[in-house]
Amino acid sequence: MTAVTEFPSDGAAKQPPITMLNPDFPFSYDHFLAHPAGLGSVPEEMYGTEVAVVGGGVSGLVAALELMKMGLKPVVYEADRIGGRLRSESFAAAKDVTVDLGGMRFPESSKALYHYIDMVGLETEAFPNPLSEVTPSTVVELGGVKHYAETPADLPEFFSHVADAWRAAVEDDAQFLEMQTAIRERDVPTIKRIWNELVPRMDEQTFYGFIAASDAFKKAGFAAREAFGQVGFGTGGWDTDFPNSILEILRVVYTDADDRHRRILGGAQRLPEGLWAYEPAEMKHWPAGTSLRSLHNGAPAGEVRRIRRAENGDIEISERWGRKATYKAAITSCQSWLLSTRIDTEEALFSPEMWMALERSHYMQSSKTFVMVDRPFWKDKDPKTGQDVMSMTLTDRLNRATYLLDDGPDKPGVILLSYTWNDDAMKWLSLDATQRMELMLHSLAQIYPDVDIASHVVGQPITVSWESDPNFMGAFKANLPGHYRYQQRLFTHFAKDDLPKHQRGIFLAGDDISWTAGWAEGAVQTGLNAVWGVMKHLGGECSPENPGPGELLGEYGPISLD
Ligand SMILES: Cc1cc2nc3c(=O)[nH]c(=O)nc-3n(C[C@H](O)[C@H](O)[C@H](O)COP(=O)(O)OP(=O)(O)OC[C@H]3O[C@@H](n4cnc5c(N)ncnc54)[C@H](O)[C@@H]3O)c2cc1C
Repeated sequence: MTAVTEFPSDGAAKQPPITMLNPDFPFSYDHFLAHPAGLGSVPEEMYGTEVAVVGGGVSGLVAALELMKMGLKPVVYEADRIGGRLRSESFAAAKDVTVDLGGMRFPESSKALYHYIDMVGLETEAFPNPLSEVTPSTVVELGGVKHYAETPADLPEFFSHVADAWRAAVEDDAQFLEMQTAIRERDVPTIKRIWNELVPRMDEQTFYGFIAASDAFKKAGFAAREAFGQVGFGTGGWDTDFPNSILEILRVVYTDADDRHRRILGGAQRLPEGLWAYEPAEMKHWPAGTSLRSLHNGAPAGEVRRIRRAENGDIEISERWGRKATYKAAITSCQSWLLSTRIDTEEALFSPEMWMALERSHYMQSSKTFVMVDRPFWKDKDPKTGQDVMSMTLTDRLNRATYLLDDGPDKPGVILLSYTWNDDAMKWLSLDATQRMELMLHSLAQIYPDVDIASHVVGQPITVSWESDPNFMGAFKANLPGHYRYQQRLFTHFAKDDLPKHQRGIFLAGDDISWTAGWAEGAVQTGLNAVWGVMKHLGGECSPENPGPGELLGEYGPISLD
């Protein structure tokens, strides 16, 4: 370990930190990872056994790395590039200026994720979210009215009423403070008591329905609900999530997933690349200096097109260009939809209930458009007002959110002109990068009429719409009302020991399977679950001093509504 991410004090320093101790399964993945007994072991005769890992994103790579440390031989298949949704791009004119097209800001509560960020020695710094301490200024522009704020107190009182209404809604109807205290204290019985009572009551409720039904927002009126949708909390507006299950939102706010974010210097893709190249100091079977990269001679196996049960009972994986191989166990970490849409997966490998869960998955769409600018000009002061000439911006115009990113006054800056979700993202889908940029600059010109943003732009814009990429088909999963049962089946599949023989040996992992899809922490956690599943399948076990996720799932895992 070369560095340990130092988190600044949050004023609650005397209390234990909030972690992503998810209420559905409050298993301390960070403690599990830090325990000197390790994650478990397989019998020596299994050393060198190949295990297929479909997908070279963070989940697949965490799984592959931990399997390698146990002495197994992971074979990573990747359709595109190492990194998956932790994808960074450079501007052609300045290769060291990078942007993050997928995950870009990582909550401090993501303790298992930071275990790996620290392990590969990456540096991080606070991310400039709206109104955060490191954000020089924020502009909220709604209905054509612009408000400039350097701290939340600079906004009109109306906005603090909106924030109070949200705090009251989650406190009155979802025991927010008691749950956060229980998460800080890792008080599993309290977490489960609160959550197990909420799940059946809230599973069929939308986020919007929750807000509209709350006394606090009823009193505050429609204008407050509307402004809450536009301005939201933490990262900004959340109204594109209004149709999603309120359980999804509660998980995010209980675990501070939308708060206190950090970015990885040099780009988020450095994490999966770091895992790929990492040479663990302690490993079973493999000589010092072995890494995933060296085990693969520098490149992963290719795109998977078919998964079936081989005649000898193993799992057979066929690549796009024809190569076939069989494995005693396989992990799939790609978006689970791809198992039916892009990969010819033998139906008998999963039960009909599992297929229903896989296929009912609901994905968020998401689009981002970045430009590089000559310098962080937004920090110039307007001589008339003394304010920053441009600010991190939340607006009800098409752009929705504009973020300003810089690496110091003497380097080019980056503007994330627009970061959108769902309907807002779909509005950009058919436009190319230049058309998007022109429309976005037009919107910003209405908000900042005296600033010639375009004159600072250097080179070409970089844009992404995750829903149009065939290896993803969406940004990430977000459960709709009534989807809890599906999610519970997907998450717990790794530990099922009563599956019929023809459904064994294949393990799901990745963001989709997690309770906090859209946060890389969940991708890491489910990767670790799959490692546990493979280890048990191959006759291995955890040390009794460090029981794994599968051992504790029965005790305090997600309740079943089936
Ligand atoms: C727009 C966006 C914003 C996000 N913001 C944040 C954030 O701010 N903070 C945060 O913590 N998280 C964020 N996330 C979520 C985070 O990026 C994911 O949780 C994480 O990267 C998912 O990792 P994964 O390994 O589960 O899946 P992936 O990264 O999707 O990896 C799966 C891999 O499988 C590959 N694959 C697909 N099909 C095949 C095939 N047939 N054969 C072989 N390989 C295949 C894909 O190419 C991909 O590399 C964001 C995601 C998106 C899209």
